[in-house]
Amino acid sequence: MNAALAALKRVCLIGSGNWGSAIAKIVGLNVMNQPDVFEKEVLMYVYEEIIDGAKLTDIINLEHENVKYLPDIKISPNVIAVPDVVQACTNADILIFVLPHQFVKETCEKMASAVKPGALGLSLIKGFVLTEGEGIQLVSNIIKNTLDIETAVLMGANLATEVASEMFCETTIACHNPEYHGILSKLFQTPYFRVKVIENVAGVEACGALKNVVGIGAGIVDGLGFGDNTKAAVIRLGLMEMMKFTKVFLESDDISVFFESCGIADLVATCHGGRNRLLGEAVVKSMKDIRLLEKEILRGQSFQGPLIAKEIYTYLKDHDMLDQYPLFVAIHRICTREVDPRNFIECLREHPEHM
Ligand SMILES: NC(=O)C1=CN([C@@H]2O[C@H](COP(=O)(O)OP(=O)(O)OC[C@H]3O[C@@H](n4cnc5c(N)ncnc54)[C@H](O)[C@@H]3O)[C@@H](O)[C@H]2O)C=CC1
Ligand SMILES: O=C(CO)COP(=O)(O)O
Repeated sequence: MNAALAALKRVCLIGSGNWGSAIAKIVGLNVMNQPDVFEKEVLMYVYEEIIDGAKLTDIINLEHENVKYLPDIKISPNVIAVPDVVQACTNADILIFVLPHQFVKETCEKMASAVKPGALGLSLIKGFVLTEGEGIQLVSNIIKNTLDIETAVLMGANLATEVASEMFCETTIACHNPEYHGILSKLFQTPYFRVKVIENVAGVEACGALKNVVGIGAGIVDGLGFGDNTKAAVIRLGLMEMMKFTKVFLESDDISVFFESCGIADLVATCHGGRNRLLGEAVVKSMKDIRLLEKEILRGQSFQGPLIAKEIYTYLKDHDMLDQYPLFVAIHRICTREVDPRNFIECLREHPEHM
């Protein structure tokens, strides 16, 4: 039997931002409440920073709250914040990755010699990894190949602050190996966080990454002062581009994932309440660079959408397919300030789905 299924399972968290902290609350309580399945202590890797003169790790360990990324929400005391990613992952059987995707490769490289053989990875990261000369890759493949571990994913309509406030939602876990389905449900399910486990890892992950780009489009129509009908058009055309891209990129005809929480539900949630929607609105109302807007609006959290738009754009350009994805392309060019956001409606009006 492999490490992730043997004896008591030790769980660690790699990441502690807005979503990382919300998930720490769930995982911390679930491992405490199932002492026959999980080890009680959960180490959480925190990218160290100083807040009002104190280390964020010390604040979390004293106050059991991530005061910067998820204020006013208590995390159970068995979740221990550590600034060293190698310490966090050593001896862990289940490694939960929840970092902005631009940091995943370098973080995995630091962990590579310390990860237990046979451990299970689980990525909650919504994005792709773009490597010079290699194009885009799934984050789960980066984790799997760098650490030589099986890697599952968890994606869904899961705005972190709502989950942390225990408002009901659904989520989708995907794992190739059905032997792990039971333990992953035990680790994440709560009365307010309903888990469904399926097997299409790549499909679930693609949904999670792509919807962040469409979320920016929804924000642009809000910023332009258009209404719900226009936003619905962005959601529909965005979904069509997401499905088409997934089919080409993954060489898969399985569209069933789009009807799970990771698909249409996450798309709708992000287009109404996500940080990427906020960015879309801001790029219309201000001419500031998006990195400056990120600092001003999110104060340390990050917008993943602009990076993902660039990753997709690079893929489409390399494959000579830019003209087939006008929504993705326009959103990328609006984020880089090459295109005026006021031209966005034109791209909806002339979309190939209408021809
Ligand atoms: N916030 C949300 O509502 C949800 C987010 N997600 C996804 O979860 C992933 C993580 O996002 P959040 O937890 O929201 O993060 P966040 O955007 O709140 O915070 C950024 C995090 O990055 C860390 N960081 C900064 N520089 C770093 C470095 N060089 N190396 C490592 N870490 C560094 C910061 O310490 C902080 O923890 C993303 O892929 C996001 O799309 C998924 C579902 C919901
Ligand atoms: O992924 C999310 C909700 O499921 C969060 O989306 P944002 O990053 O746009 O806030």
